[in-house]
Amino acid sequence: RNIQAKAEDESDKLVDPPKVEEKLGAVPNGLSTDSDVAKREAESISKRSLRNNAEKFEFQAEVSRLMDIIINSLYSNKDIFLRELISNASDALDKIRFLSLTDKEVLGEGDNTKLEIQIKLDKEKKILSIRDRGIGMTKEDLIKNLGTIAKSGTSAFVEKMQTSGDLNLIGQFGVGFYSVYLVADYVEVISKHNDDKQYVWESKADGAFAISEDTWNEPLGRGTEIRLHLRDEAGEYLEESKLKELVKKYSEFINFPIYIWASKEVDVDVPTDEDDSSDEEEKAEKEEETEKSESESEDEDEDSEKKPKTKTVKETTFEWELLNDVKAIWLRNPKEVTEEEYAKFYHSLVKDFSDEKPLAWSHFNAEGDVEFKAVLFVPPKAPHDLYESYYNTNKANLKLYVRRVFISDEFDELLPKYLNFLKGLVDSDTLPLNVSREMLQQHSSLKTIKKKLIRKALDMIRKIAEEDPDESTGKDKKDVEKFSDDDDKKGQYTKFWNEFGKSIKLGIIEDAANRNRLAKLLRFERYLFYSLNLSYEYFYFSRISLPFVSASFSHGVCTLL
Ligand SMILES: Nc1ncnc2c1ncn2[C@@H]1O[C@H](COP(=O)(O)OP(=O)(O)OP(=O)(O)O)[C@@H](O)[C@H]1O
Repeated sequence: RNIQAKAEDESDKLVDPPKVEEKLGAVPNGLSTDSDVAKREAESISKRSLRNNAEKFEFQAEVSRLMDIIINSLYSNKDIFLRELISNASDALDKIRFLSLTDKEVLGEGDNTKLEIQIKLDKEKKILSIRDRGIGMTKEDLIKNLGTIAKSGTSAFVEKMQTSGDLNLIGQFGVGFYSVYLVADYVEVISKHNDDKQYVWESKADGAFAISEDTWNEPLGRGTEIRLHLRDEAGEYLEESKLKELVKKYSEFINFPIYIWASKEVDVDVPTDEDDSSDEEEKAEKEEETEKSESESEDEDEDSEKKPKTKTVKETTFEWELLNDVKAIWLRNPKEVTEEEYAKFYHSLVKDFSDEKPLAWSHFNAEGDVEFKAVLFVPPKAPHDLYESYYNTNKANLKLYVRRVFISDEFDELLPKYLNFLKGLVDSDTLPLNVSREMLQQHSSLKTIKKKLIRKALDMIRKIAEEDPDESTGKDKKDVEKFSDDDDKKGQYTKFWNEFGKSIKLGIIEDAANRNRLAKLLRFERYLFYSLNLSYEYFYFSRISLPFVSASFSHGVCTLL
């Protein structure tokens, strides 16, 4: 209700401010030549007519700053916009599929039931469109989500951009949509939600956006189409081959089919036009044929007269071509998945497309009373806000699926807080599908899942140390030899410890059941910890009053942290 109220506040203030009208049609900053400017001004006149009756809004200040940075960015890897749009489309499809678990009607009929993503190009008009049949956005969603309510990540990302300039991180800050302005100077978002009419959101990233009820485009049925009017210098995104390459590279693990409207050259037989025989070559051919036919029998002559003459020509046809294999990686046998595939899967899961591989991963099937599949990853770096309000916010980093259907990425009951630096997913065969979050929280198998996940997670971390040659002591000479060639693993545990050591220490305080396992993961302060533990046991066995023991123990741990 808060968010809604805020949206209403914003929109009340911002509808039709006069200066916004002046800005419409303005040329985005950073475009170079005079002829460019003139051309764009001319274009904007036709686009302005589309906006005549539209409601105008100003972007929230932080969003505007973010867009300025993007549009003026010299960042060379502009490819990232496509994976952000595909990822948003996939999220929207997940949402409608989830709703359909309890209400089949939401999917509608015919093509609307197809949960897919489509990419289309219009080379002449220089438009690239990405369409999904996901949940769509109501008018209010469009206003809130695309401009007036800045997400918490917006200012963090703006700050980060000022120091690092690495736009690749945009998806991790929850502002991926705006990366469209790396390649487009005018963007339309056409959207249809089951609860509202079809609307068009449009903006030239000049501080304002406009929304109108869509009465001119083809009805979408349900879902969203993003139309990018590409900048002149972004012409490469009108090449099918480029888009296919990008989908393969970044969106391989999207769990919905991605199609491209692809052209294909086919050979077609068409009747030859008899009157077309004026040129010399064809005349010569004809003469040859006549000579031939004179020497052939009369029967053959009759046959050839009956057959219509045809020639083979190349024709361009279009069809939807599937670009990805939708078999989920976690359903495959872990032995058949390559290291590179795990690394790529990790990158698409966490929207981190840097070159750094995860420090470790664990892919397993739990069998027995509670069946589930899981893939866990230790990221190469701690996120910027890992310990921000550690006790007050519920952060979930595991995605929960039930029988291949995405349920939630906000379900924080799967791992304890101190392990919330891990990324990954759990796909349960035991949890029921048609249930609310509250019922899931109380489900009896959840405890078992959590217990197994913790064990597997701690094993995975222990293995980082075991495989790290730097961790071997004099006693493990054989191991040192075994790993001495393995440069990849060298120093990995120190790296882990530097990034996530604090989480292990918090685990020592919070997770009594696994304290011994966690103690083996401690570094540097290990001996201090042992002495604390010893003193704890000493106090305990000498039956000194318990409150005193726990107070002195917590004091000791606090000092240690
Ligand atoms: N194709 C779409 N269908 C429905 N809603 C969408 C679509 N694209 C964007 N949105 C809405 O706009 C919001 C903003 O998108 P943006 O990419 O900036 O961030 P995000 O997707 O929330 O972040 P993250 O990538 O971390 O999930 C989304 O949260 C979603 O509500």
